[in-house]
Amino acid sequence: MKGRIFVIGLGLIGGSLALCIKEEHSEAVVVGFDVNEEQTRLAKMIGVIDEAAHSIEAGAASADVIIIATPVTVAEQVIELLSSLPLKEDVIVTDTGSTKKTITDKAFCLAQKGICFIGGHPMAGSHKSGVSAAKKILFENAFYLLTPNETANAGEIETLKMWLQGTKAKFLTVSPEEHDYLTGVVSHFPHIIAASLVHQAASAESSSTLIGRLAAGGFRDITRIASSSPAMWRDILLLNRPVLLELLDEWQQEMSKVARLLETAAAEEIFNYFQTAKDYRDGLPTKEKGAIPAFYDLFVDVPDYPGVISEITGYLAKEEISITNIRILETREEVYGVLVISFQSDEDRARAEKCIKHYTNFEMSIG
Ligand SMILES: NC(=O)c1ccc[n+]([C@@H]2O[C@H](COP(=O)([O-])OP(=O)(O)OC[C@H]3O[C@@H](n4cnc5c(N)ncnc54)[C@H](O)[C@@H]3O)[C@@H](O)[C@H]2O)c1
Ligand SMILES: O=C(O)C(=O)C[C@]1(C(=O)O)C=C[C@@H](O)C=C1
Repeated sequence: MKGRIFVIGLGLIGGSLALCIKEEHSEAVVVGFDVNEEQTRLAKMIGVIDEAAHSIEAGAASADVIIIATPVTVAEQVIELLSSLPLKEDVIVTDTGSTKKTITDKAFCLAQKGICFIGGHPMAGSHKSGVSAAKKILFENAFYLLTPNETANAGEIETLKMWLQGTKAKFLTVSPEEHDYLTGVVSHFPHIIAASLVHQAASAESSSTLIGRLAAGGFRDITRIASSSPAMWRDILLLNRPVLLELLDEWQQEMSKVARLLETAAAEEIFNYFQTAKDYRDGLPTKEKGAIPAFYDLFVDVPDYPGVISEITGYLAKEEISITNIRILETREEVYGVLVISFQSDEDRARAEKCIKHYTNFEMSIG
């Protein structure tokens, strides 16, 4: 498709969307603006955008699609600014914010001027920020939630989806309220819990310095997202307060229930608590990205002998399968360790599984 796409906020998400659009629509011109000049310069240098705009006003005037990929609180200010600018008559404005209710409410100022706004949220990401972390496969197989306002018509929604086709994401239209509840449960609230677990470990460290050294395996898995941008998560929490307060209340009740099971040493109920959680977790789709899992992990049971890791990476290198991360889950006295190898796509993981099976008899699972 031909047209000018203006991306405001050239970080992980804005940068990744720009790459997807450039890949799918070679005739389009992707223009970018970031308040951080260094990000804009880098985006242009590494080919994430075709042109840099020196201001929002300059980039917006000739745009066919405007994508706001700034922090959520800034997105509201940008919407306000856009509503005061002369824009193309049939421009489509969208955003990528992790919260939707207050942003879509704000966008009524655009609707009043006859400007189409379609709220958007690609439900995949990473704990990394900035344009240098942008990649075009970030949203593959992920859900891309859309919250169009009442004035957006079906044709405009289809046009936006066509522009975003290169994300290879699955589009789903929901109301802003439903969006904030769903993402509150599967994304925002887990980030609060991850941060709280890290705080608990950090304060326990004052009584034993061994804590930090032993905090491996499971602790690292469940707290990876605590390494995300604090500014981004501050803003998300501020814009989804009612939902998160309700979820915190439910969580506290849940923890009181666990405390009662422990106090009464209710073995069977404790077993059931873990069993029902395991059943639900094991039943979650593994092919879909979204809240869980964020990466394509392959778990390989490896015997503990020197050189076993380089042996496996050697097999993968031989078949030109690139890996994004590799780590060992701590095993202490057990003879076998678990090597966790992360890949960029499901396809790479499947190729790796086949390759390792060909050269070894190591047991593997995809978690
Ligand atoms: N990181 C994720 O996992 C993820 C996933 C989906 C959606 N989101 C949402 O997408 C948005 C962007 O997140 P990100 O991870 O790309 O963050 P990021 O920090 O990587 O990028 C945000 C960019 O916006 C720029 N910016 C800030 N104020 C600006 C302004 N006034 N004008 C222009 N640029 C401005 C920043 O300089 C930065 O480069 C957020 O609203 C976030 O909630 C994030
Ligand atoms: O994988 C991660 O690091 C993420 O936290 C990604 C994640 C999520 O919670 O799933 C974070 C926020 C976004 O709004 C969407 C995706």
